[in-house]
Amino acid sequence: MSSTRTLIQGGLVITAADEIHADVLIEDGRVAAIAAHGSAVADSWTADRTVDAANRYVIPGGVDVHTHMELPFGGTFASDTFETGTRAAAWGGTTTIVDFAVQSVGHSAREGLDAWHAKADGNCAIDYAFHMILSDVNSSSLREMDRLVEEGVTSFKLFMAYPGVFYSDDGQILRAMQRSAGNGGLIMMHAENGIAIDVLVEQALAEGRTDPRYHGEVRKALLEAEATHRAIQLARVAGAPLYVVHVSAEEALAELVVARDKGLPVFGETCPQYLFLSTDNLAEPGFEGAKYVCSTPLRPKEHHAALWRGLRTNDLQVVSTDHCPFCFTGQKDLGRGDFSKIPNGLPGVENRMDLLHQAVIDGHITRRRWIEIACATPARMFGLYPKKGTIAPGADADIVIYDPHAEQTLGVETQHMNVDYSAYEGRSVTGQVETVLSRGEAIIDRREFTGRIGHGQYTPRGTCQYLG
Ligand SMILES: NC(=O)NCCC(=O)O
Ligand SMILES: [Zn+2]
Ligand SMILES: [Zn+2]
Repeated sequence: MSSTRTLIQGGLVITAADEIHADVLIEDGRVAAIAAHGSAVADSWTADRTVDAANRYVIPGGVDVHTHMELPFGGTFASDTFETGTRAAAWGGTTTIVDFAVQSVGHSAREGLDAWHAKADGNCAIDYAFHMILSDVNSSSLREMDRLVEEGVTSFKLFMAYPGVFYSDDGQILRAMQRSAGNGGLIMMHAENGIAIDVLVEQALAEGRTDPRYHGEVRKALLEAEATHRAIQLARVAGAPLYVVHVSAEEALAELVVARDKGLPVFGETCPQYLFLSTDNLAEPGFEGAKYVCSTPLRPKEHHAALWRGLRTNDLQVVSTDHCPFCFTGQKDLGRGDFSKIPNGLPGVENRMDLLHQAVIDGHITRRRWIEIACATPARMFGLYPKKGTIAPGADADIVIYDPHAEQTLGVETQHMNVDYSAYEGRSVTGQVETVLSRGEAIIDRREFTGRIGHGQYTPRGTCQYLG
């Protein structure tokens, strides 16, 4: 579709702030105006194309700020390329991803960023941006951070886990936080005590505890909480804000709550797998549990209620996917007989909006909170708002027509992610993406992919705009 004026008529427009039966006029890829459905203003509009959204929701495209397309991990690569992963994201109602470029040990951040641009450039179906994983914090990469912030890579992930691969020690973490306090960057922390975890891994393997479920047992909730506490104190010393990624444990969330109650600029995300899956999945018979190996790990289902509460109270602000798929056959397989060799990560970029809509139906969150945690706040947190994450005059026309009544069953047969299993196989959810516009162009049209690889544009970001 290349019309310059599109009218979305008669839907319930939901943003983080409002719900209103309204028509949305799109001109040249941006939202031009919104007016109450049936009003004289809306009725006066003409367009090249009209989309009937009666009995549908009209919501901003999802903003997924945690994906790993083609991530090298454990001797293999995440199985979604930017092409397959962004197409799947579109199917799931996500119109922007922020993926992680990787600085590897012995190399500059610039080399990592250039490599990620080369992977993504011309290959994306939706708009994209980058964070930077710093695996080698030294005087030179600290200086590079300033330049990266200026050019729109405004957030840096550090790892307290994975010694010898991505790991930074406390001194490196403190220095990077001090640098970000000065340049406006946001430190994103993978908070797990990786040194202690490696001791427990070694002991488990020596005792013959090699099955996937031991991945969850050695990566203890207390070691997530301890690292979260330490990261918060280091950020306080540095005078820097902090965003803790993939929070999975109630004990880790409690550390965020304490910090936020003190008024500290400490933020947290969780992911659908920590809300819908559990250690029961890791303990599935045979080697099936490998499908659910990710870090932080899945927790006993008793943790779910605390995470939902955190999302309601705004102690957790964002739900992203940490999409990092590895095929069961040929990739997860690498860890048969040794859980520590199972590549870490789950597929999910296509499932997030639907699972969170199901959470609305189940009463965990409201409709507006759904949009807030999946669209608006991620965009604000990472300097993309209001271009992304809302429906308002001037915003990019990244809009999803969502059928809240459609019934669907998630599974490998119907998904579009490039992976040979679904972490949500057989799960019934109510609600489905019907049509998706990216900058005004229909990329999913009544459940047909009408997008184009190469349509997705690199989107440099501003600094964190989130104050809550
Ligand atoms: N989360 C995970 O298991 N894999 C991706 C890398 C990371 O986010 O730590
Ligand atoms: Zn991580
Ligand atoms: Zn991740």
